[in-house]
Amino acid sequence: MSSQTKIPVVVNGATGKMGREIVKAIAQAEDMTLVGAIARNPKLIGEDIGEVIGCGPLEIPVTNDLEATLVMAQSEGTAVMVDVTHPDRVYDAVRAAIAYGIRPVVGTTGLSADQIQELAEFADKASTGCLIIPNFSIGMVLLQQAALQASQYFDHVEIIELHHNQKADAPSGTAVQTAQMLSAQKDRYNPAQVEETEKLAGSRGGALESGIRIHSVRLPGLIAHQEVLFGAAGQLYTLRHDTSDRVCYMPGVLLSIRRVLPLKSLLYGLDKIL
Ligand SMILES: NC(=O)C1=CN([C@@H]2O[C@H](COP(=O)(O)OP(=O)(O)OC[C@H]3O[C@@H](n4cnc5c(N)ncnc54)[C@H](OP(=O)(O)O)[C@@H]3O)[C@@H](O)[C@H]2O)C=CC1
Ligand SMILES: O=C(O)C1=N[C@H](C(=O)O)C[C@H](O)C1
Repeated sequence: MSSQTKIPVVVNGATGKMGREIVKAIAQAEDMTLVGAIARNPKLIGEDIGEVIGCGPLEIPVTNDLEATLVMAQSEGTAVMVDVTHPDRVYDAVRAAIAYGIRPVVGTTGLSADQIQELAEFADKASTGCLIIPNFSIGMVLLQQAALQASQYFDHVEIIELHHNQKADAPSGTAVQTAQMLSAQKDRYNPAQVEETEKLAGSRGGALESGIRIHSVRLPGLIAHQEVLFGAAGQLYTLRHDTSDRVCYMPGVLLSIRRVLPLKSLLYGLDKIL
């Protein structure tokens, strides 16, 4: 495929745990070309990528100049920006990308409901596609579908999410999305059985208006894991997803880059583009 027909992609957060994996995946994708890599601290990356794609030593320069990178990407045709940065950074970066006509694929979690709504309105106004994907793995989409099915039969459910201790936001974006999906099925879960007292603040987790509770665990040794536990008299139905390598997210990332191009508005969740 000639470089002119390849999708130009910018990775914001290119030096991070997800960013490095995404840069590698783009380097291996025949229909994509990396045109920009951004992080807070500029440096060279790519030493491991040359070997993977069999082109010898490679050095990709990472800049901290978002604006200049977006301007450059704009000149390359219809471009995509994958954002895997930080909850404090993502909103402004995504707005800037849309303003330059660059299609954002947002993996960064921690955006508030209001921020997502504002970005959706901005993308609509600009007729520019934008994907917000709290979890790029197919396993999580399947878990969520099974959870939706179970919610027809169970009124009691709690979510436990477990992550590495470098994670900035809690609860995880995936847990919030899962709880919101379940809440859309039923107004009220977990009707009170007794009057509860929390002797240690937070020990019952955080509750959505629907009554679904989310518990967050942070430990070294973990990557990303989620359990959805449904309870009823005499039985427990547990759904669990475990990530053992961030490579599991890459098919979803590449699919999102391809699917965001023709969109004219914002979509939320990998299930919307499968
Ligand atoms: N949707 C999904 O499937 C997944 C989503 N995630 C999400 O992706 C995000 C990144 O995760 P992860 O890779 O583990 O994080 P890391 O901390 O490993 O990487 C973050 C990257 O963003 C950059 N960055 C951080 N803060 C800023 C800032 N204020 N301005 C500009 N760049 C910044 C960092 O650059 P520097 O090092 O120079 O500061 C680094 O390149 C998180 O929100 C996480 O929840 C993670 C896994 C899967
Ligand atoms: O920070 C992470 O690692 C992850 N973040 C996403 C989230 O908050 O849901 C996706 C996955 O759980 C990994």
